[in-house]
Amino acid sequence: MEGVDILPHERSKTQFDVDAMKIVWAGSRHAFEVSDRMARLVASDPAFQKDNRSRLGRKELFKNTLRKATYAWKRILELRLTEEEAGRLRFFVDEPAFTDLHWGMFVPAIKGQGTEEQQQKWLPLAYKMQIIGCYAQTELGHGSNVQGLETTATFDPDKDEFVIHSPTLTSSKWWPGGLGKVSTHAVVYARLITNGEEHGVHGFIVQLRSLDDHMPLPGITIGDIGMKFGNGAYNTMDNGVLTFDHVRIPRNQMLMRVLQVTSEGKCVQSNVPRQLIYGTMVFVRQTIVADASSALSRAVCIATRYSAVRRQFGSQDGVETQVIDYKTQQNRLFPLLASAYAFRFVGEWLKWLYTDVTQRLQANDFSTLPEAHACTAGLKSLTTTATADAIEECRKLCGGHGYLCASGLPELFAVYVPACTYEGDNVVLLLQVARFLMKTVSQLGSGKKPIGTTAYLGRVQDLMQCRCEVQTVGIIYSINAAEDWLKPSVMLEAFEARSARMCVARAQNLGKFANPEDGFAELSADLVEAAVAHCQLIVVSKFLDKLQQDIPGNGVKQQLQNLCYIYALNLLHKHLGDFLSTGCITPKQASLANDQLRSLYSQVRPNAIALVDAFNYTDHYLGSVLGRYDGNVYPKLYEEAWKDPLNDSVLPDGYNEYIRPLLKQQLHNSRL
Ligand SMILES: CC/C=C\C/C=C\C/C=C\C/C=C\C/C=C\CCCC(=O)SCCNC(=O)CCNC(=O)[C@H](O)C(C)(C)COP(=O)(O)OP(=O)(O)OC[C@H]1O[C@@H](n2cnc3c(N)ncnc32)[C@H](O)[C@@H]1OP(=O)(O)O
Ligand SMILES: Cc1cc2nc3c(=O)[nH]c(=O)nc-3n(C[C@H](O)[C@H](O)[C@H](O)COP(=O)(O)OP(=O)(O)OC[C@H]3O[C@@H](n4cnc5c(N)ncnc54)[C@H](O)[C@@H]3O)c2cc1C
Repeated sequence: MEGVDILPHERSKTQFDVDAMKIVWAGSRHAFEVSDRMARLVASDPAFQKDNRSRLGRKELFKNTLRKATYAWKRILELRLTEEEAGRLRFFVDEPAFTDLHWGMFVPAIKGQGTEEQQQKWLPLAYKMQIIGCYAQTELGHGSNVQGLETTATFDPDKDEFVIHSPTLTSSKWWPGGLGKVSTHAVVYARLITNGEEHGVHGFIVQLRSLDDHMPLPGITIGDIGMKFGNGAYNTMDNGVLTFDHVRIPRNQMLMRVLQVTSEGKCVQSNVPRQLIYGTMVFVRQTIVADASSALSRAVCIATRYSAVRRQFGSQDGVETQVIDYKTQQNRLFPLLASAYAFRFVGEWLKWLYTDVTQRLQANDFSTLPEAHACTAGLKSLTTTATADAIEECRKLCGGHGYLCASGLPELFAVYVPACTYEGDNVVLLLQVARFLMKTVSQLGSGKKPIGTTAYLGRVQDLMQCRCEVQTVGIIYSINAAEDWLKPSVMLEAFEARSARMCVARAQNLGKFANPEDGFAELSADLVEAAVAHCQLIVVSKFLDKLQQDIPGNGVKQQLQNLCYIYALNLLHKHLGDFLSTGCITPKQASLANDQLRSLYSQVRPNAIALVDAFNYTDHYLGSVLGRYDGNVYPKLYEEAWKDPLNDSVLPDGYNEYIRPLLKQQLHNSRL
């Protein structure tokens, strides 16, 4: 069978309604229609062509991004796109740009931390892009430790101004995207000092460049921090360095929703908790979780289509085997496909949680903020780590051709992998989750009932008294055959018991230390494992919740069920040590889980291509010869190779200089 015949043949085997699944994936019919329209708009416009990025030098690459980002803005205005449509359009343009930080962090920071008056002044300018902003928090010396930032904002009551200053080299702002060459303004995070007293880190709106000639304003030094990992990749972004030499800004440019500074320099705390200063990070972490499923599904789409097209080794009748039919390939690929769906649904739920906490904050209810922080931090960490690893696994699943830029995977990896670091290093974020869990466990004894994602800890209070013998867990009686693993309550109980037992065991170990902070530091590696177990439980439980909903479309729910159990059983297999050592399951039940997993792979196999088609990605967005919708891989790969600049001429530059003298010299030597 020719390459172009394989994928249609695969599609003919589908056992579910792909169009209905497209709507489930998008979240709603409306979201699907918007996304579909924007994807086609971008794919059909030559201005958004992106297949030459890996061949461009830094300056060309950056200018190209400026062109695309400003053209995208022009189209957004011309077509009068809604905020949702504009967001999707930028998503499909698929090129990191200063606009991400302007819309994704600068605007949300003003919205979340600015007073009504400040929002009225700054937001209209930002919405029209009459000013362009970035988020300048991280410094050369400190990123994770926000309280350790060194930039100062000292109030001068005589002039009613703050003086923003970089006292040391390590206080230079370092990393903010859009800062290096584009932004006219920034929300700068600095230590507030009034009347000689420190009041912690706060955000300040600072103008950086002239709106007339774009030159840095007096006292401000700015530049780009240099090339980053990968050729094209994130080098479209001008991550920048910024120092201040006693730069003055009016008092009303401190974002004052949390704390007000009066003209006398008095600090007045509002009823809003201090942590709201970190609110922009909570918002962005939530969007990063939703984005993880996009990046992961893209890599999985490429690897799945290519695995169906690629044949390796013969079978009895002489037709070589599609590599997707190897159980080892399925065991590596299908859990990633399942994770893409799992992250999609947990991302949807997290968006709901974020919206809920935002509404509560507006009504002065701050009770769910710690949980929102723990969930966004933990899920950001879990999903980005898994996605970065998965993109690399997809490259390997595509064999040698995966290493070619034409596969789209090297660039995707290079663009994606910093997500494990930005918006909070993934280990640092898991430690935040661990703190939250340890606090929750320590309060169990006092009768405080945990709610939301930690409610399960309340249900296993027995564990606090160490009454955690294997027999107390119902799973032990419920699983006697492989199919028993397909019961939602059993799966949930297994993940809850594992996480609860890990949390309680860590809490008990912490209790052995005289100083809890010393204990936390000493046990931090174990604590991170408990945090991972808790986050995995959230993902599994939200996927199971999704299955409880009414899901229209022939066979759609069945496919989602298969994927949900593949996600959960694969985790169980990978973390078997946790499940066995906490006594949640027996070795025999673990073996049954594996049998069930293999059976699910067989059920997914005929639907694999349709399950990635349901992502509805255009070839433009995928940017991969291996992942083409038509499966016409080999002719296109061959064609692509000839586009490389090295093939512009038969003899390479340097032939006369290096190759010819070398060969002549060898000829001369052999004659000797
Ligand atoms: C139309 C729309 C168009 C488009 C775009 C849309 C979206 C795109 C979005 C964005 C663009 C996307 C990608 C761009 C790419 C990159 C962007 C990257 C940007 C950045 O990286 S910005 C810098 C991010 N920096 C960090 O994340 C730093 C990490 N560190 C921290 O967060 C914290 O300091 C800490 C969590 C490690 C805390 O450290 P600490 O122990 O010192 O804590 P504190 O003493 O300060 O506070 C302790 C107390 O507070 C609680 N806490 C901490 N953080 C939070 C929070 N965020 N919210 C609520 N509560 C918080 C903590 O739990 C403690 O509580 P306790 O009760 O006292 O225990
Ligand atoms: C592509 C990119 C874009 C970015 N964009 C922006 C931006 O727009 N604006 C902005 O302000 N910042 C931005 N950043 C900065 C980013 O937010 C920080 O780099 C990030 O928060 C990590 O902080 P760090 O660099 O200080 O890492 P570090 O904290 O120095 O981490 C180094 C190592 O130390 C470990 N570590 C640190 N603290 C602890 C601890 N307490 N316990 C155990 N281990 C620990 C970490 O796990 C890591 O392994 C960007 C970064 C990147 C890579």
